Amino acid sequence: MQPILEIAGLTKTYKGGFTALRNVDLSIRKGEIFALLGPNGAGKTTLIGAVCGLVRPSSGTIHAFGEDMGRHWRRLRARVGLVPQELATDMFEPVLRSVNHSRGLFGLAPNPALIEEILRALSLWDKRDAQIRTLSGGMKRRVLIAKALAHEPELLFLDEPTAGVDVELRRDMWKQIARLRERGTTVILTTHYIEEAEEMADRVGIIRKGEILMVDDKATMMKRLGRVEALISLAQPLAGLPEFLSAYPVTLIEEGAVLCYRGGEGGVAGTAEVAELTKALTRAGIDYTGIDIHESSLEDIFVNLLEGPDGPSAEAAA
Ligand SMILES: Nc1ncnc2c1ncn2[C@@H]1O[C@H](COP(=O)(O)OP(=O)(O)OP(=O)(O)O)[C@@H](O)[C@H]1O
Repeated sequence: MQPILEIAGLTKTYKGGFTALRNVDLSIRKGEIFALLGPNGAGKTTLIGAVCGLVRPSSGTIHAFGEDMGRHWRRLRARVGLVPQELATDMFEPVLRSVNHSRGLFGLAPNPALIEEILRALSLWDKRDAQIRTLSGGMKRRVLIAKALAHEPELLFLDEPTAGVDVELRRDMWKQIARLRERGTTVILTTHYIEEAEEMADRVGIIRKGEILMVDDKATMMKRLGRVEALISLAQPLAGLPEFLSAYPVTLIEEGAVLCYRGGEGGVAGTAEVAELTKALTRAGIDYTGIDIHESSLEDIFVNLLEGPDGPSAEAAA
């Protein structure tokens, strides 16, 4: 099947000489949720900007819906939606007017029923007459989504949709995004959160310093990159690792006072293994006083991937 978006050889060098994207090739399938993962400054926003016309590429081509965006710009851009990180304008506008305006920008006839449906789905209908600046941060994000959906895009970009929002709203947003996919919208989201990619994405691309390091389906990527670290504080220090623990990826640290687990094929499997490990400890009569568990952040993963003593280098992984 023809990809809905095909980026080839895309490079962006900003005025002043900084190269934010280097020869990026990326192919997005119709109907998928694609997560672009990368640390701060990796080039995610620049990439989105290039597709949405906010950034002029230095070289390369972008085809959307099978046509060259450079040639059929206006027509193709109307089929693409963008949820930016922050709202730059419209702060004094009431929600409803602002969202209607977003639809009008693409030359579409007003569709009050559709706009009402979008606002209701995002729990914004009750706030439709409120000025945007009076809304909470989470509500403002919902307005950004409503504005991007107002012209019924087939391809939707979400730039860090859940950065800085609380867990509840994050889960809510994930549901909204899943609903969009059910309707056939293709979604490309950027994120720092591996958990977000894990929850949402069909495929994941990793970008670092303007280069795509790898693109893979989620399951494969999580298997390759996901790690859980658990620090289990022992009631009594151990002189050495007991035999029954040799099956687990654990080491003793802090003079035997802490059992450190690092492993898991993907975050979920790792968490389950830690649970199993604690049961094994209990069965062996080894008491512990606390567990500090966390899934590796993308940042950790990059450090491991690129600089870790035994991790593959970025080049080897690409
Ligand atoms: N207009 C600009 N002029 C010069 N450099 C820029 C410009 N916009 C972005 N950059 C630089 O390009 C690099 C990539 O920025 P970009 O915003 O695309 O990264 P990002 O992956 O979206 O990061 P974040 O997660 O922090 O939003 C950064 O080093 C940034 O400083």
